[in-house]
Amino acid sequence: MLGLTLLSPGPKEMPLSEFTAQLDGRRVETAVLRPDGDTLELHGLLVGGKPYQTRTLPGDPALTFSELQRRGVKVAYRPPSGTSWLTVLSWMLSLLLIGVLLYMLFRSRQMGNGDPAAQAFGKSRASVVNIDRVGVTFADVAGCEEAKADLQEVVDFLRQPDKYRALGARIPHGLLLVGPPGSGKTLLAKAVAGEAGVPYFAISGSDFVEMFVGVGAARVRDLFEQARKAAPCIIFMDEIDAVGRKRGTGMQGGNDEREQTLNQLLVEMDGFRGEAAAEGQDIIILAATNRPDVLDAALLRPGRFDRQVVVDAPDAAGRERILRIHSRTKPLDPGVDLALIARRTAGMVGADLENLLNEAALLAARSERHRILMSDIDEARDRVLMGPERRSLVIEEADRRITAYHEVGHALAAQLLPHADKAHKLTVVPRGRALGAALYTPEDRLHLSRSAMLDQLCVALAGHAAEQVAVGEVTTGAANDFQQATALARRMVTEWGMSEVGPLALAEEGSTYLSYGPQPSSYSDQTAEAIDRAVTDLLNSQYRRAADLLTEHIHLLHRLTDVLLARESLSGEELAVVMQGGTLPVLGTAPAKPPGVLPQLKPELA
Ligand SMILES: Nc1ncnc2c1ncn2[C@@H]1O[C@H](COP(=O)(O)OP(=O)(O)OP(=O)(O)O)[C@@H](O)[C@H]1O
Ligand SMILES: [Zn+2]
Repeated sequence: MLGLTLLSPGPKEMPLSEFTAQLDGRRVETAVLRPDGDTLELHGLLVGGKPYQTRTLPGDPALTFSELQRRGVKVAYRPPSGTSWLTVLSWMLSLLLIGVLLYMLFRSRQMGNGDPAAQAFGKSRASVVNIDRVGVTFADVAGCEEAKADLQEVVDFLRQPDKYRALGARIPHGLLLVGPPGSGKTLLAKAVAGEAGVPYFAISGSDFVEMFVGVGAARVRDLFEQARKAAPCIIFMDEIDAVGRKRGTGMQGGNDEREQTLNQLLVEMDGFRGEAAAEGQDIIILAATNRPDVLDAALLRPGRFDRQVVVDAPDAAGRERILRIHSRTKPLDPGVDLALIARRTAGMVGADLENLLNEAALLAARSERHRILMSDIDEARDRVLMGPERRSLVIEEADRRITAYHEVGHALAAQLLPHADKAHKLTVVPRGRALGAALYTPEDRLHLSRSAMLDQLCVALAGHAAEQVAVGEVTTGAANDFQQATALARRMVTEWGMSEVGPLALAEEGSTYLSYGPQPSSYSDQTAEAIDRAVTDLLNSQYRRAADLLTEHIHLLHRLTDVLLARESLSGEELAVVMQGGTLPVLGTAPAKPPGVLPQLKPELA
């Protein structure tokens, strides 16, 4: 017998539609009176022994508390059902079985054409297609001017097709947008539709690739059917490489589905050349990828995706224009210098920059300000790149000191070497996984010279060298520096002919996302050895150069490190002041600077 306590909520003659029960510390969820009328079955969960009010006692509304007691009803407890792992397992097994059965069903009908089941499947996903009259125009896209110029022609064709037809011109129906993630390929496709004022259908390659053979092909058919009805229009296919990979490569087996989908796509695209084009059904397909090198050659034939539009990561001027676009709706403080931010965000693409400004807006809101300051954007960039500050992290003084030497080593080398990008910020406030950081403002150059790259290698290795020179001990803090330096040195040797190995293109196939034409895919063992030797030589000699440079300027290394430790962070200007022997105003006594403006420190202060 279980120790059940029934606690009546009111008079004992009240109907037992509600009662409080406590059962050996278990919470009673529901109570059911067995049909035989003499056992009260309680279902419940374990809870800390608190009285618990159940809602109903189903079955007999006339049943009262005292009636229960009078009858001498026995109480049985049942643990809650449906939560035991056995139940879960049996559920999963039956689901799996259904899945396998369905799969076999579709497989047996895999030639799919006209198969009603597969077609219904294909149709049901037509909702992944968005048709809208898009509000996006070319004015919303920046930093990829050539791509915009290329696509302007498409817009023009959609606007006045007859002008082109009269001249017998064949307009490309398939264009491949090639570029790194987040560079604005989707945005450009929308802008083309927006500029031309035509509907826009979007689908991702991965939506086509399903487990069931025949479904992807059915979806392609359905998509083009819809598009034909809406023509003139734009179809945008993101991640085309998900369907368009070279046939007969990739994983073994399970490729039927992808191949059928790809074939269907080719069939649909070929349809454009014949009657469809004559009927004035103008459909332009823009497909996006960052791996054009893996695409099946059949996709790239004339009449299909025979034009590539490169949407590259933006340069500094492009980044500035993108920042302007995305700050249109954000109140910026007059002190915000978008050109400077653009220079300090090398490597970021449009999506990153949008995110950066959004983070800055959030920071401003958090400080209850109505304008975004330069410092918000600087902080946002540091956060995006390295994670939020971790001031609460307790760091031993010795660790802080060696971190400071490391960062000062980078910055000092950068300052001393003629072709290196200068540091604009040094910090020993830990962020994300880093204990400190040195941030550089890169010059925008179209070509990097060999001397500039050697200086860059030297700066990258100077952090580790500074630890060695100043402390005589090294830490694990340089792992990332080594990775970057090694990657750069390797490219110098294998891509840019900047070593004794010679003027050869030795990069591995597909090492860059923009690779046209065949690439040398293999070389001899001797060449491999020569490459390794050349890379090692470059790194070793630049490491020695960094160590020599820092030894020569050891007094500066110590001095800057002391200042950095005292102030936690240093700007590029402050760094220059200290390097020229000047002193910085004591913290807290500096004249209040206008918000958002970098400290006005003049080098001639000394
Ligand atoms: N060149 C740009 N100009 C203005 N905004 C941009 C640009 N590139 C990206 N953005 C912003 O970033 C967002 C995401 O970019 P988008 O989806 O177009 O990139 P994508 O190249 O298609 O990326 P993915 O390859 O990951 O699909 C855009 O909605 C836009 O707000
Ligand atoms: Zn470093």
